Amino acid sequence: MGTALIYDEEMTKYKLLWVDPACKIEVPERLSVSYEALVRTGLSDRCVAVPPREASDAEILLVHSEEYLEGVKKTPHMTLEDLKEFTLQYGDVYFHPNIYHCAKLAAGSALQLVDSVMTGTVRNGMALVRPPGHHSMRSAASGFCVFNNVAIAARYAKQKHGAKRVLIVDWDIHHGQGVQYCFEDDPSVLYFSWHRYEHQKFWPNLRESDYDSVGKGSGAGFNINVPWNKVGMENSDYLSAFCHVLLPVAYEFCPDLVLVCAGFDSAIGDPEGEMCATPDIFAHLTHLLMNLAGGKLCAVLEGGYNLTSLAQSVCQTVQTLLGDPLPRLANLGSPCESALESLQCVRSVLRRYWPILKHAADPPTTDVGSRRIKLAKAEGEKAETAEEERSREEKVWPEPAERLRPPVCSASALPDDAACPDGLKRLTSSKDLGPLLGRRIKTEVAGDADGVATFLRLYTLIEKMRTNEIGNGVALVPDVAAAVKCVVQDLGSDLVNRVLVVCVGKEELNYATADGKMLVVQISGEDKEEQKGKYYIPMCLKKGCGDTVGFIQAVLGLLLPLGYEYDPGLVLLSRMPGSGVGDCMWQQLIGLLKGFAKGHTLVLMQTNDEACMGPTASVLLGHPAPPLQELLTPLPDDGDALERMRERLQADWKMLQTAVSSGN
Ligand SMILES: NCCCNCCCCCC(O)(O)C(F)(F)F
Ligand SMILES: [Zn+2]
Repeated sequence: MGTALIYDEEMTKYKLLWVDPACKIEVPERLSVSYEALVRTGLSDRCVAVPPREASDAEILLVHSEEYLEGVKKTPHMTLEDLKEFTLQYGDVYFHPNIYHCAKLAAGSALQLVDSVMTGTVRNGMALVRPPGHHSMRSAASGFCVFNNVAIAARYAKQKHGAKRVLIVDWDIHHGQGVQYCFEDDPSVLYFSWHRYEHQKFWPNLRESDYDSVGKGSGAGFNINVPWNKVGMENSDYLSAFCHVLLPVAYEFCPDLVLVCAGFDSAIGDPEGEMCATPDIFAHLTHLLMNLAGGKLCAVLEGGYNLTSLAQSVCQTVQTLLGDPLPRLANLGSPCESALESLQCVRSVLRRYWPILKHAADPPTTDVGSRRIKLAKAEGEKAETAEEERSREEKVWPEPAERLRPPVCSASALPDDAACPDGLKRLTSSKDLGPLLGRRIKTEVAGDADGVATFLRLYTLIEKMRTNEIGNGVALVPDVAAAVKCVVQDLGSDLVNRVLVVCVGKEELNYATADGKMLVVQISGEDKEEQKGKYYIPMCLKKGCGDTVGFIQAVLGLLLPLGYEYDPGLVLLSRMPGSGVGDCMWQQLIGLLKGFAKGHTLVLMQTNDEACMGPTASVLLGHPAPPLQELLTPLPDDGDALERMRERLQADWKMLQTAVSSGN
C-alpha cells in the first residue's frame, strides 16, 4: 500500500495584509517550498496524490462552536479594516479574505488523509496545509491557526471510522493548547506534545503547558506535555523523549490510528524554535511511530519557518513514510541536563497512570515549578528587535545524506530444501567472496561441506548488505549460536565496523567484545545479572521472552537508546530456539531495529524455526508489524530489574538516562 500526499496551491493564496511582527513569518512560501522540494526530489511522484476537499460545517463543528464558525464565515466579505478589527479579538493570528476557504481546505485535507488511511486505500500519508491548526480552540483562532485540523481529524476518525483510540503526536515546537483543551478529559485520544517553554517564558506562555497537565477526569494520564526549558535541544534530547516517555505509553495505549501535528519549527535553523535537531531526526521520529497502529499514520503540517530546514524535514518525513531506508544519525550526544529534568518530571507524573512507567524515578528535588512563576512575571517574552533578529547567528547544518533504496530489498540464505517466502530474493553463495573466506570458514567452523555452504551464503548476504546491493535478509542455519559466534568473530575483525548483535533467547554467548567493534545485547529469561563489560549486555526478563510487556519495556527503554548511541553499521538479530518470544513482539522488534544501520538487518534463525519465516519476511519486506495486543500490566519485578539495569548501564551509555544525575 502506498503513501498519500495531499496538497493544493490554493492554500498558498492568502497572506498577511498589514504590519504585524508576530505574524510575518507565516508566509505562503512555507507551503510552496515544501511541495517543490518533494517534486524536485522525485518523492511526490512516488506518492498517491489525494485531492483536498473543503471540510463541511458539520465537520468543523466537531470541534468548534457555531458562533465561532459564523464569525469566520463573515471574513471573506470583510474590508481590510474589518479584517483587522476581527483579528484583534485573537492572539498572534491574522485573517484574509481567502483564509476561510483555505482553512476549510486544510481541515478537509486532514479528513481526506484519515479516509484514505482508515479505508486502507493507502498505508499512511502527509497533508501539506496552511493555515495550521493545533492552537485554534473551540471559539477562538490563535497562533496562525483558524480550524484545528488534527483535532477535527481525530473526532472524525472516531465518529466515521470507529477508531477507538487515537494517538496525536505533536512534534511542532509550540504547545498545541487547542488540541489539549479539546481532548483533556477524553481517554480515547492521547495527546503528546513537546514544546519550547522556558518556564512559561515562551509563547503561548501558559501555565497549563507544563508537564503537570496530565488531563482531567477520565482523561487523566492521556495528556503528555514535555516542556523544553532551554533552547538548543538536539537529536539526542528528542530521541530520549520518544524512547523514555512517548513510546512506552503509546505501546500501552495501543492506538488504532496515529495523527501527527507535524510542525518543523522544532528543527535547526528555525527562528521560533531555536533548537538544534537536524532534519533527518524526523525520519526517525516518523519511523518510530510507524510500528504503531499497524502503520496507520497521518502527518498534517503545522509550523516551520526556516524554508530550508522545513523543506528538508518534510522530505525526510515523506521518504520514511514511503519506506526508504533511514539515515544513520551521526554522533548522538547525551541528553542535556535540562531535558533530563523535563523527562524526569513528566515520567514522575505519568507513572501513576501508566504501569509501563511505574518504576520511573521521583521528581527532581529542585522545585522546577518555582522557576516557572518568577520568570513569567519578571521577563515575559521581549519582542525581538530587528537587529537582534539579524544578529542571531545563522545556523548551518549538513545536507541530509542520500537514502538509497538498494536494488534488492530483502534476501534469504536458506538450505536448499527450505522454502523461500515470496518477495525474498533467494541467495546462493557467490563465488566472488574469494577462496580466503572459504578457507577461513573451513578452519574455524570445521563444519562439513554444507556447514561451509551455510556460512558462505551468510557471508554473501552480509557482503551484499555492506555494498548496499541488498537491504536486509534472513538466514536459516542449523545452529544459530554457532553462526552468531562465527559471523561475529569474523565480522568483528574487518567486514563491518560496529555490529549490533541482538540475541533473543538463552544461549551461552561469551564473546570478547571489549573493543567496541560489536555490541551484544541478549534478551532472555536467564538471570545473568552480572554484566560482562560495556559491550555485552544481558537483559533478563523474569517471566522469559514470552512476557510481552517486559520485552517491550526492555526494547524501548534500553535496546533502542543503546542502538542509537552505538550507531551500528549492521544489525544481527538472532532468534534462539525455544526463546518463547511471541510473533507480534518479534515483528515489532524487527520493525524497530530496521531504523538502524540504514536498514541493514540480518535475521538469523534455526532451520527448524521455519514457521517464523513468514512473519519475519513480511516485516523485512516493509509491511507494517501488526500492533501488539493491549499490553497487560507489567510484572513489578521486571520493571524494577530493568530500572536497576538502566541505573548500572547509564554511566557507560548516556542515552539510557531518564533523570538528572543523582544528587541534583
Ligand atoms: N516571534 C513571533 C512570535 C509568534 N508567536 C506565535 C507563534 C505561533 C506558532 C504557530 C505554530 O508554529 O505552532 C503553528 F504550527 F501553529 F503554525
Ligand atoms: Zn509551531
